Amino acid sequence: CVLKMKQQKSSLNKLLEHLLRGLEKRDPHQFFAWPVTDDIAPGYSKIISRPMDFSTMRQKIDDNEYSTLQEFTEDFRLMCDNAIRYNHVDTVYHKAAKRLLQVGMKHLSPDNLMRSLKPTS
Ligand SMILES: COc1ccc(OC)c(-c2cc(C(C)=O)n3cccnc23)c1
Repeated sequence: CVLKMKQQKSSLNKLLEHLLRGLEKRDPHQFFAWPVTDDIAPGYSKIISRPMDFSTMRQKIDDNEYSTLQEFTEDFRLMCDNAIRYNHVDTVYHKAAKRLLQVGMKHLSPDNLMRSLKPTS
């Protein structure tokens, strides 16, 4: 029923909020905190057709737009891939995106997920 659906969504949202906070900690310079603008990245909107950043992911959690962890993970990967594609390999942004993607996919992997859900004994 709808109420059950709402409850299930809210427990998914709690999990996604927790995961998002963990991922944001790995972006100390906040390069991924906000949408990239054409002012700071010339031609960005012409090159990157599907922009993504942590603030947009947080908004999507609040608007109940994620039905599964998979959809959340896809947005995280999209955000990193955008930076890997737009920025040349020798830039801080390309390097930060590669590192963030590596660390992030480890965090979001099933066995790590179970570890973060289980209370530490
Ligand atoms: C130097 O300080 C900031 C502050 C915020 C940024 O994006 C939200 C960025 C930034 C973030 C990015 C990305 C993620 O591609 N970027 C690309 C080119 C130039 N600047 C950026 C840099």
